[in-house]
Amino acid sequence: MQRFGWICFESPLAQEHNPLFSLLKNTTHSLKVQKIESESDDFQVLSINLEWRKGKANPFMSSIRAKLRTKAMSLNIIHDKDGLPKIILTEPTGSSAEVLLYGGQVISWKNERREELLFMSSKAFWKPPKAIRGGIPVCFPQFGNLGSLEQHGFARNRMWSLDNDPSPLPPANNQSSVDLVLKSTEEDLKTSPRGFELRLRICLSAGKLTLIPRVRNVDSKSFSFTFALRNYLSVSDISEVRVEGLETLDYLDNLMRKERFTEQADAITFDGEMDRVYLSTPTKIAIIDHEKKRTFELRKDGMPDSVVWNPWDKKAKAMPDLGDEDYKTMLCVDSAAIETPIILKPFEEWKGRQELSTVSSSYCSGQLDPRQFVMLHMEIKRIKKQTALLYFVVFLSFFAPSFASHGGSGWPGKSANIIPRQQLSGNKKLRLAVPQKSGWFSELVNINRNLQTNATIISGFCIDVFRAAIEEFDYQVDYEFIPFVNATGQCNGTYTELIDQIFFQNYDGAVGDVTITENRSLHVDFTLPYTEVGVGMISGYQVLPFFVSNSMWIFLKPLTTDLLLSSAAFLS
Ligand SMILES: O=P(O)(O)OC[C@H]1O[C@H](O)[C@H](O)[C@@H](O)[C@@H]1O
Repeated sequence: MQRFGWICFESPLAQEHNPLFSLLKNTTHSLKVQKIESESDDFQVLSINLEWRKGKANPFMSSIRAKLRTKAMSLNIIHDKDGLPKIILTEPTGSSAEVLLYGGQVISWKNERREELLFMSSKAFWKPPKAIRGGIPVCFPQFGNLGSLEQHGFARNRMWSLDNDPSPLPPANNQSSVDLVLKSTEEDLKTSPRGFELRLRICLSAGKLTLIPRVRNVDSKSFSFTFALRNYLSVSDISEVRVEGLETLDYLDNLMRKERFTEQADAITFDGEMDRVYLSTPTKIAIIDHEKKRTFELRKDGMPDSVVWNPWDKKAKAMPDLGDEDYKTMLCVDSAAIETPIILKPFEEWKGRQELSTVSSSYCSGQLDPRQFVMLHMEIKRIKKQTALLYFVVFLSFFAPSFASHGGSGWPGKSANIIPRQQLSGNKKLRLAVPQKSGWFSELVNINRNLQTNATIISGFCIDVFRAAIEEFDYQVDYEFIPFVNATGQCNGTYTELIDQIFFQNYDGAVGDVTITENRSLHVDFTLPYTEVGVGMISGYQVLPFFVSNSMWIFLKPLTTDLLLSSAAFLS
């Protein structure tokens, strides 16, 4: 059992009423444990020889009994049913993680409600030297087949040890973190001819699992490696999952001979096998599980790439350690350093970091996820300005069907640039981009191609509102709707790119459910959201048709008692 602790003296020598105490206070001392007298889960009682020194005077020797108190519960290494040693990490809110010495692999991470957050294959092999399919395997010193070593390197099928000297990290001295180490063997020096030390700190805290990998070159020659923490995330149904943060990035497609492409989708969704190495990814990626109403947030540092992998049905069937249906409930989103291998000079060290946490699904990349909310509307004629502003901002950042047009900056309704009459009338025909929806909220904008007549029909709530608004003008406005689609009929980029196209004057405006964000409104003007002046509110998603609630009072739920009372006061 590993012990960490500090010493509280039982010897009367160390007590303040002892005349020797003041004498000893400013001494230095060295200490040698003679024997462990007794031991319990929380304490060890030790016989200690102490040598006290003060200046140049002769040392003062003392033999005392000391009680060593473990600062927190000790790390427990237990053997699981397959005989593999594992460490269980726990923390006060009740979440837990299990870490195998084999592979240095996290194999379980449960939240405070004891729900498993990591995927583990129903047919995983639990026998070395096979890798274990699930949890968080460490791919080192090679990712995939990018080298002469076995697939994903050997770290995931080696027995690691507890690292008792994790310097320069402060010692992990509680039961919610563990330091592991894997050192190169003689054998490794033959196949991958460099000496290394791979360390991994795994820390569990409320709602968060942090992994800090470090690699030290202990050789006299440079050492180069690729690396990945492969996160097998547990998801409800892969078809309901969306990954945000990788849009517009370049990726190497492992299913297309590692060819380089640029991501076109607004967010990554899954309807078939995927095996991509996204390059130079942001430090934060969101994996949104709509069905479970859970969002994983992956934050990383020192690992610029991210692999997104799901084998889908055919490959799953061909994999002996993956259940035929398992692909539906897993998704790998890795923190990785692949495109540019890490090169360490002799005795240099590399350090990475990844934090996995879960947040409520209402959150995605800083905006609310429209699929999880129903927007309600309540008219309040007079309300404190501040409160109104607060709700207004919530409303805007949620979802604001809008017309965007170029030429100004500022929040809706505050634009200094009112589109001049001559710009809207005259000879100019406004070119208005209409985004292609990928299945959601097609009630708002819908681009339909009639295959027989080849005509494109553009319809939906936003279009109707736009037409109605234009009819209100007392002069003629010519316009045409232009679908913002690519050659394959899909949306020709993200909504931000659509806004950019307006800014670059490739369109005169856009009509659609473009979310108003601060960033976008720096480039274009937005209309006010299509509501009467009032307060927009959000409430948890109901299993009811869009915009319909089963309770007329549900709109009261997001309001605090205070706000309700003050609203009532202002309304009366
Ligand atoms: O089966 P494993 O060795 O764990 O690898 C799982 C997958 O990892 C990577 O994403 C590779 O590109 C795939 O080709 C491989 O199938």
